[in-house]
Amino acid sequence: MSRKVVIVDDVSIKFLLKKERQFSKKKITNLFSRNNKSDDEFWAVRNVSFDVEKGDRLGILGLNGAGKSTILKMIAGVMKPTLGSVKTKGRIVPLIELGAGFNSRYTGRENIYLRGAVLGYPKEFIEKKFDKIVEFSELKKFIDVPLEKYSSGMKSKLGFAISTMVEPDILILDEVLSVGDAKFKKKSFARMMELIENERTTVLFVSHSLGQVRKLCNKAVWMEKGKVKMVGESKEVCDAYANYTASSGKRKERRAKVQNSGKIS
Ligand SMILES: Nc1ncnc2c1ncn2[C@@H]1O[C@H](COP(=O)(O)OP(=O)(O)OP(=O)(O)O)[C@@H](O)[C@H]1O
Repeated sequence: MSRKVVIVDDVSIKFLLKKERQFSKKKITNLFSRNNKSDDEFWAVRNVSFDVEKGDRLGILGLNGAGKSTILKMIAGVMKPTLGSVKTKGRIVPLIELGAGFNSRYTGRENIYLRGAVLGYPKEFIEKKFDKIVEFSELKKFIDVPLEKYSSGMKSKLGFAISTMVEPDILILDEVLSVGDAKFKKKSFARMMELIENERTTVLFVSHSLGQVRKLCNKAVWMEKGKVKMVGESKEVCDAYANYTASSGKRKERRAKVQNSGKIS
């Protein structure tokens, strides 16, 4: 695998979109037929390939529903591709869904150990990191309170603190730099820069903020409707994506003007 720590090779994933069953005569006939295909198949990601090298910071860009989070989930091993393969090297720490990997009945303290164990870190390692995690999360006062009493912002802070303080080989972040208050956002960004500068951590990062991708990432993938539209140097991909979103914004504006010009005010 050389310096490559993530290889996404011709990956596709299919979901079945469950539909509400209405017991019409046709549906009942379908239920009894052998070829009952009343659920629609939906390919959320199709034939996606890219590599990530050690120390890379890869930004994943794209409009809503483009398949960005699904790709991250397949790399994190949370979802299995229907076709193709994902290979990874090193310990992966995913921070994908708010509260994922936490048990809401346990306290903040217990959840730090729980999450550490789930990620495969020994108890002694988490003990060493514990104070730093609590300090970064700004949750000292609440650390022995069950998580069900935490706000969503508090849970995000704890999740971010754990994920970035354990110094993962591969850190996977989905939109997490947009959580918390302004002060915490600034601190999170600085922590990301620290991780990036030591080049031991490879970062895969989904964001709707082109500014963040430009600052943090050296490579980028632009996804569109489940496929890779462009992959390469972050600057080039960000420029192309910015042009695309600006021109599609202008097209929408023009369409709205044409539609409105026919309206009676
Ligand atoms: N478990 C699932 N079952 C069915 N469809 C799914 C499932 N997970 C994702 N999808 C669909 O797959 C597509 C891609 O979703 P995904 O969350 O990866 O997009 P995204 O690019 O991360 O979007 P956003 O920017 O809005 O978060 C969407 O159309 C979504 O509805």
